[in-house]
Amino acid sequence: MTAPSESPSLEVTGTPVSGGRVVGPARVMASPAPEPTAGATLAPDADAEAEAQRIKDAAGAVKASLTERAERATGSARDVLKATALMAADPTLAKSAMKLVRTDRRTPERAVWESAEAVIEQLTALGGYMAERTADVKDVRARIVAELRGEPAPGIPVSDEPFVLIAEDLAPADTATLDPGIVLALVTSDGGPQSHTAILARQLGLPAVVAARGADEVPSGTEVYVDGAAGLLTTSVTDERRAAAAAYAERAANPLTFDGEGRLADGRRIPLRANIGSAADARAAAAAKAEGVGLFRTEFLFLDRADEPSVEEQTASYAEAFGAFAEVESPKIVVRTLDAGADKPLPFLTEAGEPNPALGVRGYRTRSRSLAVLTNQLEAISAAARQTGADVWVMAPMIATVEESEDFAALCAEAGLKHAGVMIEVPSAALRARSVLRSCEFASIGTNDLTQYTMAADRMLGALAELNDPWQPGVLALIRATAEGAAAAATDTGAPRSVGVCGEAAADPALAAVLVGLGVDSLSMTPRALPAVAAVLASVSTEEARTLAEVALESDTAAEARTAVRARLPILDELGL
Ligand SMILES: C=C(OP(=O)(O)O)C(=O)O
Ligand SMILES: [Mg+2]
Repeated sequence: MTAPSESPSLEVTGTPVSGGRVVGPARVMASPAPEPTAGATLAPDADAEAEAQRIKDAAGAVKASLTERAERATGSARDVLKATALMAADPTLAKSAMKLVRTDRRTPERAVWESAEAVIEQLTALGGYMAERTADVKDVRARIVAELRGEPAPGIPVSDEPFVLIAEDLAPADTATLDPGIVLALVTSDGGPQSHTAILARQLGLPAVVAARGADEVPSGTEVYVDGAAGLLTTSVTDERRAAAAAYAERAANPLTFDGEGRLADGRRIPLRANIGSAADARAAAAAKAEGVGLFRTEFLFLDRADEPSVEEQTASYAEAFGAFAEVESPKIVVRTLDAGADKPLPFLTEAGEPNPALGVRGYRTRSRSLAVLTNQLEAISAAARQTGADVWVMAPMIATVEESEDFAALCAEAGLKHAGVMIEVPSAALRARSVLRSCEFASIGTNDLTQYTMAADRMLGALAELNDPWQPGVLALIRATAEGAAAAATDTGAPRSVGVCGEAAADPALAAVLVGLGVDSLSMTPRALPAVAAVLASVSTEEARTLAEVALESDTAAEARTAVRARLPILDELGL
């Protein structure tokens, strides 16, 4: 994990989330204010009223600074900053904190902390959208506490010079205001592959590493080298590393393009599709020449509402997305039925308070709570397919058993849907793919969840980021088992059984080649990843991809697998990936 002892240079590795190599000065973001000591009270001679007033002043100062930043910002950054400023100005938080100072003689810092904690608990109990707001409350709390202590406000350093941003993790207000023209790369000591930082970095195409413990020990101003794909941050900036960064900068200035057809060096076609969550995403995917959609996440329409959307509303929404590929005749679209629960709670379908939501009534299991929600959705998907003429394939999330697969295939047939499939996200389904794929005709491997369940490591937890890595040989073995099961099912049934990957793994160009070598026949990803994945696949033959898969499977660790495979793909260096 850390540092060569003879050398004064500092070297830290973490979990790679977005490729690219850069050299630049490090700027370390101030960590959020630590929790003030529990029970801290005012000195006996302190004036409680004056101390209470300091809270009001601090909240006012935070509001003013956020409002001023909002005025300088544009687009969604402006909206996020304004919303955070409004939260800072909300009198409820300040009032309850001031009351604690007056009545219990709490220190102002502690009083703000406790009052915010109460709000956070209430929001968490409400679940869903409200629970997501807790990050904003924590952000405002940290700002007010820093103001009370006379410390710099937590947040992205202000600079005119480009820099490598090092932070513990980023709050929503930070991610929204991050200027990709100034920030060269992101490295966080905390945060997992699903953290704000990771998601934002992938969207912006910024090199990024998360869970790089010790990164925040790099002194601000030090020149550092970051290799996003290798998960490396180092103060040892050699000539070779400068050259690698220059090659990356050149490629970034002349971005790769995707011509709309994924294939291997021997000409074998590997369709490259897009992951979408809305009609707007579908339009962006079509513009990026994606070969249709490999994962349409349908939760979006169901979030933040008390009841399920009507069949008519769903039909209109799906039809709009299916229609986005206007230039393609009968585009292939793989729709996933509702994947509620765990990170996507829905009040009408999932229950709050499960002790282990990731292992709870989520994904396909909500069928037992309400069959109608599922059959209504299938009816709407079927109607939208008829309206648009799209080649719609439907798959169920979190399938764990053969019975679930049979049940889903029957429900799809009843709804007039021709192609039913399963997501392989649970190890039991990977191991039993041959039987699971008797009734359903295709599989799409959700590597985000398959990794979480194979490694028994919560995908949201930064502390487990090393386990939560799809390069883990155990995960790769289950992907191979799925492909082998699908091939056997094809022989058993005399009908094709395709296996795609639609988790984040498909967007890693080196891993994409391994997946193909393991027997996967299509990939689906964020459209931004299409050009790099296509370029790397075009550099390997089927045989070479198989060898890469063997190399990865024979490795003992995820890091070893990644390094060994990358060393056999010279194109990664040539393209600065
Ligand atoms: C694609 C997947 O589904 P989601 O990320 O929506 O759970 C996955 O688990 O890999
Ligand atoms: Mg999943």
